[in-house]
Amino acid sequence: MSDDSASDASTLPSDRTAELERTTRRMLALLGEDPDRDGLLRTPHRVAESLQWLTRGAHFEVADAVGDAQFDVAHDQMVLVRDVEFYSLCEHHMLPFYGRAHVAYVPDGRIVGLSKIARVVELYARRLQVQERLGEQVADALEEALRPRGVGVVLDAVHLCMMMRGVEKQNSRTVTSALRGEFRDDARTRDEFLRLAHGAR
Ligand SMILES: Nc1nc2c(ncn2[C@@H]2O[C@H](COP(=O)(O)OP(=O)(O)OP(=O)(O)O)[C@@H](O)[C@H]2O)c(=O)[nH]1
Ligand SMILES: [Zn+2]
Repeated sequence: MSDDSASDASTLPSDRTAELERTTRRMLALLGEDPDRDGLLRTPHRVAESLQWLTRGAHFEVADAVGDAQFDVAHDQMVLVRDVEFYSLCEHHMLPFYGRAHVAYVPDGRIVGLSKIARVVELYARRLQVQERLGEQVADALEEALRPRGVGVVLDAVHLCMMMRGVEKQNSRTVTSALRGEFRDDARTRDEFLRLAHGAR
């Protein structure tokens, strides 16, 4: 995903925008609003563009996020990128969940450009998701791209569907982890990672 494509909704498939606008207009009416009142006139268009932008990750592949930024380097210690903020949409209510990702791997002869780790998080966050799957997909993507000795992903997030509706709990955080290779099988690697990740906030 290049800088341009990551920030420019116009590069995404636009054939559904008009239909999304019509659907949003209908939704406004069903909610008892007048879609023709001044403040709502452009809302269907804004919502259509916004939703497409927020789910644009589904149109890209891991290769788009990582590109050629893989390098042969004989480093065999843990690389950890902490506090990668992410915003996603829960697939049950289409409400935001957001927080931080802590992503680590132990290379096996190949490292990746650091920003690409954040781009992989972005790729999988920008779609309808559940937190558990987001972590698993980030771990799988790095494992496939780098064939490292192991990968660890911890996500720490809040879910608006639990805060502003439903059970209405304002202070609960959800922490999930996805561990591969050494991070799953080697207690020392796992402990070091989880200690660093959980101490990050
Ligand atoms: N495991 C998991 N659950 C999630 C995630 N995001 C939202 N949920 C949950 O999905 C569940 C959907 O439950 P349902 O009973 O079908 O829906 P609901 O009646 O709106 O549930 P309430 O939120 O309890 O009012 C809720 O418990 C949400 O908290 C997520 O990322 N992971
Ligand atoms: Zn939800």
